[in-house]
Amino acid sequence: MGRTRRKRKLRATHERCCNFSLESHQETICLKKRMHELGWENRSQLVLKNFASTGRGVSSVLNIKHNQSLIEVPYELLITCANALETEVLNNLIKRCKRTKVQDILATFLILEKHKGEKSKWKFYLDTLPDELPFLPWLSNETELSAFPSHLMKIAKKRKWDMDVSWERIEKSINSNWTCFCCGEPLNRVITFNAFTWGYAMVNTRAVYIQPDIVIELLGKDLSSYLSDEPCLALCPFLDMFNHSSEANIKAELTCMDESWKYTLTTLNAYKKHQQIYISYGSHDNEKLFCEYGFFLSHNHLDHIQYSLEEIASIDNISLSMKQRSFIQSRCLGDELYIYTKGLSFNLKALFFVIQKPDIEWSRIIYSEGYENHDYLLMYTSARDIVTLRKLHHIEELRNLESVAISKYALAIIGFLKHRIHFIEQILSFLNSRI
Ligand SMILES: C[S@@+](CC[C@H](N)C(=O)[O-])C[C@H]1O[C@@H](n2cnc3c(N)ncnc32)[C@H](O)[C@@H]1O
Repeated sequence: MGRTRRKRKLRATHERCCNFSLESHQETICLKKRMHELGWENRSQLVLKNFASTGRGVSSVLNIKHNQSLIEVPYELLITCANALETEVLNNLIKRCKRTKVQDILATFLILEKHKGEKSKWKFYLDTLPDELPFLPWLSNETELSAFPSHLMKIAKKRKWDMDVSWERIEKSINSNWTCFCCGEPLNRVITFNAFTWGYAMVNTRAVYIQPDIVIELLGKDLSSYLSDEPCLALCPFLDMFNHSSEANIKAELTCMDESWKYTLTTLNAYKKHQQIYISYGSHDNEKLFCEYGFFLSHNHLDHIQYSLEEIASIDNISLSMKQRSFIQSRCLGDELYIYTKGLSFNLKALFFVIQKPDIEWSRIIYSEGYENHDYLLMYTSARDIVTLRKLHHIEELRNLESVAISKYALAIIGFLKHRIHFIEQILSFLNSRI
């Protein structure tokens, strides 16, 4: 290998595993320039960087204080349903495609704008979007889906089904005579299934929530005859570069400042300059993060193992009496049954107690958490049994998946399952320490 190639290879390896600035990249320069022209003031001096731990993300050249405004993006820079419906194609499309979803409209808008290339006024933003699909489990093919762990399979099939239904609705509404105004290409060759999948995944992983009443008020038009949901999603340039942390606390809102609307993020955490600044996408456990955003966190204090009442009852062939059933039902004790690294959820403790002590008056003890030591011992022992069983299931599922794994999606799921097994082992060691 020549010296130049060796140097290049070294640089590529370095870039892959180290933090480095993206400020000199053409996409970042164009994004920031256009946003400044349209009124964005980068008061917190945010910069884009590649971080070894998360990929592209945001930091600042200044220290960021607790309760400081991080970013204020003018409303005109947001891509909402309102912008999308200004385009003739989408306007015609939603009239034929009755009661579309906001996500479908934004996804189709992204495809059309991307297709326009240089002619798109959103090019500065589109160029910052990844071309590659994120690792969303529901983008796997049918063969892989059928080898998924059963719980993930159910979620993934439902999400895939949602997207397929959305695609069918859009596909059916494209008139075969419609052509693209910029190049004359038939629109059904521009809005293809692959393009829609990309747009849909972009909106899924990057859109923010905005108050729908404000969108409707600013648009001055009711969208309810076209939309089956509320216009509560928007794509927000630069703001969609922040990565998620379960430790981050953030206030996000559309606010009117000096007579103009802005989407603002205020951080309730402090950050040192050059450190990655995180936001929160919501109080999500790892399964939710993995299914909706295609990643999971190695330390997520919101992570837990979820159970259903039926699952718990079936493990020990428990048959509940009428009295137990009606108590559980009336107090909703069949919901929110989970175990995390520090213990059992309130409802799971209560459920075990009702199962293990069928003949006493439960309410007083449950609601004062007045359990005795031997009650806890029984609960933790039952918890250990169901957690061990879940671990064995996962080991079996991992073995199955490893025998069919071919795509990057399946490999991502293998990584997720391995992490899940490790997480279960942490829970087991907690339970063992209490028994
Ligand atoms: C809103 S975007 C954030 C910016 C994104 N990293 C980028 O380069 O465009 C959301 C996506 O970022 C990635 N992401 C967000 N938080 C992450 C984290 N803590 N670790 C790894 N990836 C993360 C996931 O791929 C997710 O779908």
